[in-house]
Amino acid sequence: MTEGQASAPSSDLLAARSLTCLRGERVVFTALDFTLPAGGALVLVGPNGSGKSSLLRLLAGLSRPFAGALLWNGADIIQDPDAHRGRLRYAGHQDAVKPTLTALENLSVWAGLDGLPEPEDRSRQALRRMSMAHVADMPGRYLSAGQKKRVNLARLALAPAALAPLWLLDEPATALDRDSIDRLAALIAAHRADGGMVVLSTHSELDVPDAIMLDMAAFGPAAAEPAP
Ligand SMILES: Nc1ncnc2c1ncn2[C@@H]1O[C@H](COP(=O)(O)OP(=O)(O)OP(=O)(O)O)[C@@H](O)[C@H]1O
Repeated sequence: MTEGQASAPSSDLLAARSLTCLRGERVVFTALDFTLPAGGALVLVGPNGSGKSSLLRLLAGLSRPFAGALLWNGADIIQDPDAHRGRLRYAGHQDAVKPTLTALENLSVWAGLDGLPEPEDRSRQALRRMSMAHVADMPGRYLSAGQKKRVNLARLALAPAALAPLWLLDEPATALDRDSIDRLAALIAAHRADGGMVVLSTHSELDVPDAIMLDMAAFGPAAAEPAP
């Protein structure tokens, strides 16, 4: 367990039950089920368009399932959207780095918005964990694509797992070099060791030990059709 951090309650459990996702009136996936315990990792794989981002958006509460339910400790997440938003951290494709603020200021603002104590200190520490201390004072607009991605990922390290146990990461390894991918893997491992959970999509090499693999193609409409 990371120093100074309490473990998340061991009862934390995320589950999908008979989930159907519709986008543009077309079924993306249907009859999707999974269960993810505290400390667990779920890796979404599958071809382009199979619904990895769509599932992450449902999990983040950014859209609603057409049918079925997403449960946190047995309760539907739509019953208390604020509580659900508070417990998760979502890193999507959009880059959230403000161009006029330095890397450190970006993180400090996020830490402040999350109500975390000592936002600057914890931001410096988070930057160090993603090997970004050397660009702490650089404005966001001068950061490379990979550096911006690393600042976004450093945000995950701001809050302890007990406060924000659920990480939702949409292709987090994209644009990262080998060292950054290893650091991300270490960040995820430390979060899980503290009782946190992670759901991520990936097309690339990211080592997530003991992850549950979910092949989205198995839940697409084509999966229900008989082979020609
Ligand atoms: N805003 C939208 N309106 C309508 N359809 C959409 C919208 N966004 C995505 N889709 C469709 O939903 C399906 C699933 O898309 P999604 O982005 O979830 O797939 P993905 O598995 O994440 O793909 P990729 O591997 O390319 O990132 C696709 O067929 C896509 O065209």
